[in-house]
Amino acid sequence: MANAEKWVLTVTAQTPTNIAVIKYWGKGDEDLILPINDSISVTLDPDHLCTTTSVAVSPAFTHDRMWLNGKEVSLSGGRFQNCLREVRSCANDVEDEKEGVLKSLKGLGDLHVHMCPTIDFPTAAGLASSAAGLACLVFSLAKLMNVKEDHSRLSAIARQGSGSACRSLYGGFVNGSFLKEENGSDSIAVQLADEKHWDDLVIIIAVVSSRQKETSSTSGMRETVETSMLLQHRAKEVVPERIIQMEEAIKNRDFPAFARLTCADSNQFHAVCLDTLPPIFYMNDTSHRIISCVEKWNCSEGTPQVAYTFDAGPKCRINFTQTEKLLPNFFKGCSFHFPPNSDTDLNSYVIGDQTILQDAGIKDLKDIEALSTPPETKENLSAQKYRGDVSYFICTKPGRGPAVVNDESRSLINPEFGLPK
Ligand SMILES: Nc1ncnc2c1ncn2[C@@H]1O[C@H](COP(=O)(O)OP(=O)(O)OP(=O)(O)O)[C@@H](O)[C@H]1O
Ligand SMILES: C[C@@](O)(CCOP(=O)(O)OP(=O)(O)O)CC(=O)O
Repeated sequence: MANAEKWVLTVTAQTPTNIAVIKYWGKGDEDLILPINDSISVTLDPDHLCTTTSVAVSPAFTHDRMWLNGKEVSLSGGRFQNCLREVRSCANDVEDEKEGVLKSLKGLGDLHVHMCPTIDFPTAAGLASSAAGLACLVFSLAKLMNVKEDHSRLSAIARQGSGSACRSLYGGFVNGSFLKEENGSDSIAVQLADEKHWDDLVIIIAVVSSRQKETSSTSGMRETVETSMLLQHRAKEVVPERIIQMEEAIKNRDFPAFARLTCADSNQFHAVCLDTLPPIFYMNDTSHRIISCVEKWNCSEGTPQVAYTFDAGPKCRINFTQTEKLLPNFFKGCSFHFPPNSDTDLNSYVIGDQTILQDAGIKDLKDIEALSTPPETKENLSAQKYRGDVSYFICTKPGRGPAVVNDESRSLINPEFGLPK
């Protein structure tokens, strides 16, 4: 092979995950992944939770290959193929000034790609890894192939990998909009506000211990579409109005309205899961106890200070606005009811932004054991402790969208051979 044909071009990118505050649940078209209703999400700070993907293209590669977390996986799935085909169709040539070579990528001809996605957060947390993962794959491939189209086009491609992935193309607050045109060309994500818009919003993820095997979102929502009448009512009558109200709440940084809508939508999502035949149970006893704690807290404060939301599993995302400086007390309440097992150290009990520990005056595990009963529980809730039921908390905030990683030492692909390092 001539030297000019030996080149390997690589790109590494990082993409955040997101949490839906108005849920997407149900597809109108399974192949194109067209959601039956709009959804709204908050993108999480990639410094705390993100996926990193390195991709490479070279005339030397013989076929498309992917190594997920270092292990080679099959690319036969329609979702990966659809994303690859769509990104390829937007490819442009790359002029490498340093090497003086024109890397002919347009249409990609016989060129193949190698992809190395990794998830940078504990997979045991079961946090929408497909959302960040598929968005990162599409974003990094688009950068590799010198795609000129904007993020809205990339969001429509990522949606064909996973419905929730379209929202991870943007930072801040994002609407993942549903099908209006028959071919789904208008089913794209739109940024409502960037991450700086509401920078005192705190997000705490309670990773609930669970041994239960969960129904995947893909098969769960298919069964709901086939069997739940409540879902039709939700998609047609409830969500459109809620989307308008949620956009207004975000625009005005109106936390009580944001909290009311977030909790109501999470509850309705789990209600449609229960309305599915056979019913799907994503929450467990710990999830229900967290809801109870949040409701008691909000009731004792007189106005919603905390919002909860649960996706397709028992772990909880708690949203909190710091304006009232109530966060440390709320966190003390959480640690009182859900203290860690004795073999856990503080650094693995709270990850992400650990300043919450200092603010709550917690320096070591003894401080958690010494916490007194939270005032809002004294009246009518038992002061019972559920040790180990929350494995750990992740404390984070709204964050930015995808970004290219320029530091070559962080690439997951060997630049000479285009194989995983
Ligand atoms: N970083 C990634 N890059 C590429 N594909 C990924 C990545 N992470 C996950 N996936 C793909 O998404 C699939 C679903 O992953 P996982 O079950 O962890 O996602 P999830 O979003 O938590 O679940 P669900 O889709 O049920 O909500 C995996 O089987 C894998 O094919
Ligand atoms: C409950 C949810 O998290 C469902 C996410 O579903 P996925 O995007 O994982 O499903 P597929 O489109 O089949 O890949 C709600 C949401 O994120 O909007």
